Amino acid sequence: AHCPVYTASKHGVLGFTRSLAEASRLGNYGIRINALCPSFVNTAILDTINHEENLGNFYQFKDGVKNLIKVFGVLEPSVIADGFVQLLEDDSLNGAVMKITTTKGVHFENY
Ligand SMILES: NC(=O)c1ccc[n+]([C@@H]2O[C@H](COP(=O)([O-])OP(=O)(O)OC[C@H]3O[C@@H](n4cnc5c(N)ncnc54)[C@H](O)[C@@H]3O)[C@@H](O)[C@H]2O)c1
Ligand SMILES: CCCCC[C@H](O)/C=C/C=C\C/C=C\C/C=C\CCCC(=O)O
Repeated sequence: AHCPVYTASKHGVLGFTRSLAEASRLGNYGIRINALCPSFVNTAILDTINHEENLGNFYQFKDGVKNLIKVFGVLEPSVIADGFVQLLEDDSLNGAVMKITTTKGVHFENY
């Protein structure tokens, strides 16, 4: 919430996804467009939190992020892969926003 450009970019991706999905449906593009939004995942990107050169001004918030990771936990990449396969296999999904968290697992945000 305290990183406005990051937050705006995430909202932008969802708006882009949903609008493009509708354009694809109306224009018979023959492709589906969905978004997959995980919470923290066990990949190399999490280590960037320890490097001031990666975070710049946001380095001051690193302890807050570490606390969020401690509270909410970290997902294994295989869980994200399973969600991705579900998006691939379910032909009814277009413009969907799949969220994956440690507390709720795979679920969808409905607008
Ligand atoms: N890991 C998480 O906790 C998490 C959570 C939510 C969303 N995400 C998002 O998932 C995506 C993948 O992240 P990840 O966790 O797999 O990170 P990662 O650091 O493991 O992988 C990122 C990959 O992107 C590549 N890359 C970086 N810049 C590039 C460029 N300009 N052109 C081509 N490739 C480039 C890197 O070489 C690396 O292989 C990112 O957009 C990240 O923001 C990650
Ligand atoms: C320095 C770490 C870089 C990772 C950036 C990447 O976009 C990761 C984002 C991961 C989660 C989003 C951040 C905060 C959300 C906080 C908690 C998630 C709630 C999970 C739940 O409800 O169980």
